[in-house]
Amino acid sequence: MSTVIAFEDVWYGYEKETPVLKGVSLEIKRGEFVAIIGGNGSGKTTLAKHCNGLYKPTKGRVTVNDSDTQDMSVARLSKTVAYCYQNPDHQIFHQTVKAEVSFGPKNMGLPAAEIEQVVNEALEAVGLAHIGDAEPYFSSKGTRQKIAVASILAMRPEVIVLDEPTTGLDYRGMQEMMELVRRLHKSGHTIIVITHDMRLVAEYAERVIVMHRGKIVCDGDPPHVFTKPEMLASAQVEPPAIYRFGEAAGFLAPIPLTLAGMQSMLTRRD
Ligand SMILES: Nc1ncnc2c1ncn2[C@@H]1O[C@H](COP(=O)(O)OP(=O)(O)OP(=O)(O)O)[C@@H](O)[C@H]1O
Repeated sequence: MSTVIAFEDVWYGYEKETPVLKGVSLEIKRGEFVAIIGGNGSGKTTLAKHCNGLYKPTKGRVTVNDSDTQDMSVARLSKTVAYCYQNPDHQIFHQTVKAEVSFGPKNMGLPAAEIEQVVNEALEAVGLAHIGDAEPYFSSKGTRQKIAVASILAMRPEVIVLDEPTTGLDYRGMQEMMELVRRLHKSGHTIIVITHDMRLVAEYAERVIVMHRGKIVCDGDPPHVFTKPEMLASAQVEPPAIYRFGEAAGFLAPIPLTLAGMQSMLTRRD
């Protein structure tokens, strides 16, 4: 798999003397589904905002498709890497859903017929084709979150960064959002999700990056990451229930969150 985003010894601080990212090196491969986890204030959002140039490193460099983000505008980078804010209301400011979703492609200077096409496709993808003329502010949080996702989809980015996409959603809204993200991944997008929801990480992510105090302290697939209780505790991360259950039951090997994994757990005698 080729690399789409690379961090090379990236340092970043909001204030000069207090770095928030401390030498982060990382490669995101095309087509990956990556979750970034870690305690509050560990630097997840700061790292994610480097992916599309919202922040530029104080030291080190970030490249997107081999181009240094330092030399590129956010507008240009957004065509490749879209960032979906934790609070959809930070992103929504038009009177109708269609106007909202059209904003990005209009800014990109697409012709009217193409705008119509990409907007319809994006609304279709998130299941909101029927509410194009509705006012976003009167929609539920889950729907506003989907409108925000549609808005970035309409720009046809390669990589989608979702900052806490399920926060504030009820169980159904959460499932719908993650199924949508899964569909986007299956359709070829590279996905980076920042979340505190470990069940979602265990269920959906292929790769998990654990942040602690501005550094990456673990990077691997969910079974690799979630069977390191000491590392997780020091990073203030509680593993998903299925891994805690496995540990309590004395399993040495990781138990993936699959029906087969659960069956083997329940039937195992030794
Ligand atoms: N705009 C800002 N100005 C100054 N400091 C900031 C700013 N944004 C974040 N910080 C600080 O940078 C550190 C990392 O914040 P960041 O939001 O990246 O962490 P996080 O892991 O995403 O946290 P959370 O899970 O709580 O969202 C924190 O100490 C935070 O207080």
